[in-house]
Amino acid sequence: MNITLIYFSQTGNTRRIANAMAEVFCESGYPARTLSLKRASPRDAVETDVIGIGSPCFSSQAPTPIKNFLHSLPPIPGKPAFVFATSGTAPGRVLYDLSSILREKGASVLGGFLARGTVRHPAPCLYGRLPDRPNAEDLAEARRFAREIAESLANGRTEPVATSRPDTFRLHGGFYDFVALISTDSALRLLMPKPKLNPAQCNRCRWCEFECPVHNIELKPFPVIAGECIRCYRCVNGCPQKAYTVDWRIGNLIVYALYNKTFTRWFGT
Ligand SMILES: Cc1cc2nc3c(=O)[nH]c(=O)nc-3n(C[C@H](O)[C@H](O)[C@H](O)COP(=O)(O)O)c2cc1C
Repeated sequence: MNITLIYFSQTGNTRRIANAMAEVFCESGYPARTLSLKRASPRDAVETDVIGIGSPCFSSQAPTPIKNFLHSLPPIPGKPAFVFATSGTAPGRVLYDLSSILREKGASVLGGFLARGTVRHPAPCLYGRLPDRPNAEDLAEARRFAREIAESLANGRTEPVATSRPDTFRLHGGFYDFVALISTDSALRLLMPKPKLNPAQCNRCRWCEFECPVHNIELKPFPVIAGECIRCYRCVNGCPQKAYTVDWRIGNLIVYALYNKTFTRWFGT
């Protein structure tokens, strides 16, 4: 029985969790491989015996690229599956999003795992929160979860594993579920500033064109961000020339400062 862990990861946190889980599966006798969403096709999900899906949390939900991928899958009736995510302090419905689409496709979801991950959202009051996460303890918990999944597979069990987060299977109906509900891609486009290119710093290396998770950047002759930008700030965070910036509006910064200091204290999970 082979296992494929397909993950979306912009800054490496979710990839580290995927790798830790894959190691455990291999040690438990299940050939396992990790596959970045960039390189995955629906066939990878169909042809594997067991599928693991991982992603970061953006705007208290699963990011559009991974949701689009899951929606593009054909039915996978009865296929054992599990989900995992990394987030700051407001995971909202990320695990539920991943597991509910998989269940719509007929998969049998055995559980969901969540770890904290260092936040690299470029808003000054968010960047660098939760330093050094996932840490050794987070990785140990990810391994424990993977061991439980491996045991369930060995015993043919279909009920959720003991360490599965309850919010994998039901919305908790809290504040951040509401945030997720209103943070549609179009609302984010309206409310959040679009990244800006400084052509003087760009050497047209095409990094952003390749890395944009919604294929929304084209060189003409310099990179142009078209209308489908999901405000993930991948281009800002990752550009090797640091050619992208964001002009933060004062309103965004006030909301983020509250989000960071106050909202997560009151409503964070
Ligand atoms: C654009 C953006 C939006 C984010 N939104 C949230 C959020 O709503 N709640 C939260 O807990 N973390 C949020 N985060 C933090 C990420 O979920 C967290 O850093 C995650 O570990 C990143 O995983 P990765 O390194 O695999 O991309 C956000 C990060 C970015 C870049």
